[in-house]
Amino acid sequence: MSASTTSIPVIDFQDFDPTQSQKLLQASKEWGCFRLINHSIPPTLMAEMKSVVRTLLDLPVEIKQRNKDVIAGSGYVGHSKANPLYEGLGLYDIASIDAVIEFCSQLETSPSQRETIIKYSQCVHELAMDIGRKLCRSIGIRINMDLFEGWPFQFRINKYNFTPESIGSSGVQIHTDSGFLTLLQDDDTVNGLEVMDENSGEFIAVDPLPGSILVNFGDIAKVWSNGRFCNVRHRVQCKEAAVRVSIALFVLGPKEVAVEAPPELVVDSECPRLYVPFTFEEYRKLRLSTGLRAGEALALVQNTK
Ligand SMILES: O=C(O)CCC(=O)C(=O)O
Ligand SMILES: [Fe+2]
Repeated sequence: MSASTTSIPVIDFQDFDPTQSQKLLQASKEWGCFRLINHSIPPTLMAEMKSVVRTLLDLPVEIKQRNKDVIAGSGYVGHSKANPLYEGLGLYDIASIDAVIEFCSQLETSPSQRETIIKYSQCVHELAMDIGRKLCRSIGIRINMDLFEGWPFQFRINKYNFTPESIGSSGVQIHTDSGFLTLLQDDDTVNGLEVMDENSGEFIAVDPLPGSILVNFGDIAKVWSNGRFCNVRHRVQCKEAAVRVSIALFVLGPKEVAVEAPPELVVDSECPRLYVPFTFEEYRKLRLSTGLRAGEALALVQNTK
């Protein structure tokens, strides 16, 4: 199939029946990404949030710089040599209301902007938890708490200053996300995101679908699923001269305990444990220190026994 006719799977959360559950599993394995439609974030809230985010990204740089890092790269990221078109603001953990309020004070938001940010962060957090529950149910794992309970939920708002001169150049280089999964509210009209089809090795354009949420699996999902889920490689390319804005929530990994596939996903003879247990913090630092950003760092935590 040619790149132009291939598109990523679409999962409907309104009628999440066994057929959708199978589709979810298949998309997680084959693509490591899918679009969610009829999810629980109200369209009006998505639109309000997009408008708030645009205003924040347009603030003077002196104010944006008050958005400090909690972990490397979690706060303001300005234009750089490596990514001259990109700029972003962020927050390490939206699961903490205090951290969300601190983010709002750093950027001097109005009370109504703050209300939108708080509401959006609660809704997107709940949606992520629901995806975790549905994934567990679909793959046949029974746990007595939410899969992502207590994990940090990193939040990032991205702006790409695409101009006529930058068409054809890179907005964000090829990478995988380091955590378990990412929920992305991408731009409603400006395209640029591409994901790799692991079968053909080709990049596939992910065209905007207003109102939907894009879900990407990262390296931790591959480890937790004992190699079943695909950690999708993706990038952002400048394809048109317009500002592109996206809102990302990264569900990272457990805070203190090691990331390990549950016993149901490890079958000694057919599917032995592929990775040694490690904490997300260790893995994050490994990616940073090696500069291996497209999933290659997983080779360094493989179980060789
Ligand atoms: O802006 C986008 O569409 C994707 C950004 C991305 O891949 C990331 O922040 O990890
Ligand atoms: Fe990404």
